[in-house]
Amino acid sequence: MKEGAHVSAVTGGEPLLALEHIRKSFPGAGKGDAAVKVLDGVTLQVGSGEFVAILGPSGSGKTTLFRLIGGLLQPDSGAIRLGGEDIAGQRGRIGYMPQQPSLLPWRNVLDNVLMAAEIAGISRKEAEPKAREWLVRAGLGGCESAYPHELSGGMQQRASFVRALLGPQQLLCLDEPFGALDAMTRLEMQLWLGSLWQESGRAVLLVTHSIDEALLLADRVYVLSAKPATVLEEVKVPWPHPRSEANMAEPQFVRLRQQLYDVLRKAKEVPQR
Ligand SMILES: Nc1ncnc2c1ncn2[C@@H]1O[C@H](COP(=O)(O)OP(=O)(O)OP(=O)(O)O)[C@@H](O)[C@H]1O
Repeated sequence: MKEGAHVSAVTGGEPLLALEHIRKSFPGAGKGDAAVKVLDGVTLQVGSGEFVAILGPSGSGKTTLFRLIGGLLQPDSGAIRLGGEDIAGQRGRIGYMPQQPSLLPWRNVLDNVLMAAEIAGISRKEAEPKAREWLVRAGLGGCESAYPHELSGGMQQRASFVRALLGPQQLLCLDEPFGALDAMTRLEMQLWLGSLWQESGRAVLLVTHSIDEALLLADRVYVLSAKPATVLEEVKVPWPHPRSEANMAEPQFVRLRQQLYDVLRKAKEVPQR
């Protein structure tokens, strides 16, 4: 498969997640206003253990897509399958990490990360050793008893990712998880996420505004058009994992960055219907 070329989705076997021709509109704001068409036939896949990124202009419907995958919204038409099963409208089938860490301020770090297991009905006895082990891997060993306000933004996001990892879901949806961090912390966190994802064996679907973030982390990148969104481009990222800052200096990286930038610039030019 040619790097940077259009690719035809996941190769080999059934994808873990398959979105097929998803359409979604919202009612207009005022009485008599036309419906707002947000997604216009979005088709994409995520394979088991794969890291996939979605890039798109602001307001193109990326968060709406996650709300559909997470069962908070129903599509107007199209199918959402997880492991071949129709999951439209079903909650709790995916792990989710929002832009803000959303840790509960009255729970310490350990109790916060144990929440996903708690919700999934996994006993504390079973979940706690794994939680402690992942906190150490996340560089949060020694912080188990700390409360969220005692941690930096980056540390809170790490705890939030560990919480998502401790749930039983095979697919983790990350909605611009590093958008609120400064550039240095962000790069550190991206490299950290890349290595932890590899160890976890989970599939990740990441929404981001950053081309570099998508190229540094993902196996494949989808680019959405402006609303009503369709998939404009699907690009395979050629480097093996783990990746590093050095990848960003490679001519291939620079070429792919330009390619995605050009598609995104065109994406913004799509007239709004
Ligand atoms: N419940 C709703 N009712 C009406 N319109 C909505 C609703 N939810 C989202 N929208 C509209 O759908 C469009 C897409 O919103 P969404 O938040 O999914 O985009 P996004 O790509 O995640 O944006 P950003 O990149 O800025 O976070 C926006 O125009 C938004 O106003």
